[in-house]
Amino acid sequence: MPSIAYFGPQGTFSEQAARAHAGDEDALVPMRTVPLALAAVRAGEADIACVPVENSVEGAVSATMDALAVDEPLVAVAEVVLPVRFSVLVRPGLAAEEVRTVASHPHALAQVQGWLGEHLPAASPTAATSTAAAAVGVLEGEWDAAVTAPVAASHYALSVLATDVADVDGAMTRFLLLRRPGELPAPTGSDRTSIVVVAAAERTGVLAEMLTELALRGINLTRIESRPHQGQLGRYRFYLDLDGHVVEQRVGDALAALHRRCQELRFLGSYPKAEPSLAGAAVLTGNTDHDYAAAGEWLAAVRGGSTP
Ligand SMILES: O=C(O)C(=O)C[C@]1(C(=O)O)C=C[C@@H](O)C=C1
Repeated sequence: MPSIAYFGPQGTFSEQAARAHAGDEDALVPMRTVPLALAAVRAGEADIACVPVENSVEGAVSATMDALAVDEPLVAVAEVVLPVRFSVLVRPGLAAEEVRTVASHPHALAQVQGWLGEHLPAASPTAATSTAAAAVGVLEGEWDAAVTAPVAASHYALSVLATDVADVDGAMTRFLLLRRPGELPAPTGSDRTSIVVVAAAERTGVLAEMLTELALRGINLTRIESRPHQGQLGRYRFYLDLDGHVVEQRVGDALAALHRRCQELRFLGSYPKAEPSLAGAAVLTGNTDHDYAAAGEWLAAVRGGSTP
């Protein structure tokens, strides 16, 4: 029975994302932090980890990015995108005017700060490890209110003070499902490839060189983020998401070129995009697998002594 370690405890958005991916037989195992969910897969204690990677309002989830760049490599095999609207849960019997502390994951607090200022102006926001951990903290008397995923209300004996809370309409969080390296998911024609690279900081134009390798092959870059490398100023890891699958010629060729140019290159997976609405730009003429095959045949012929 495959097991999915998710960023928990029960009732997080990450659990919802894991359920969206899981089959009936899969066992879901809550882990306290993102690094612990990934560590469970690295140690073989779980088959898949489900963790948040980016939110359309607050951006990258740095705990996930940092943990994916170190230790044994893991590769994404799927992504899930969830709409994000929150509920506010309080200890039963507590009125809004009595709420003095409100806890949640920092990403969640940032997405409802306008609402909190308007509806709970006397409450101080406090960071919890996750939205559901905040609900547990309210149950245990640590905080008065928690900003949670709507499903948390069915897991914890708390009162619902508000639902459908979000400062930005249409906010979404993207989650990755990661496992130990193995067989890659088959290409679907609407795939994403994720990598993390470290380039020599002292080499002028190195980032432009890397992006040129992609642009010349007609590869659409959908995301680029940087994070400090091992706590050093001036040295960064770049996280790149691109349209396409590593088995496609142009993508494989570009990754091989980046491997030549970069000090470190880690493959984080080629996996189907969550929604057709996230489909990327069309592959331009000259960059299709057919074009690569034809060019390869021509080159082989020239090297073989004929000039077709
Ligand atoms: O705490 C949770 O429920 C999570 O799954 C984490 C997380 C995040 O990291 O962005 C997921 C979705 C929301 O944007 C808020 C929190």
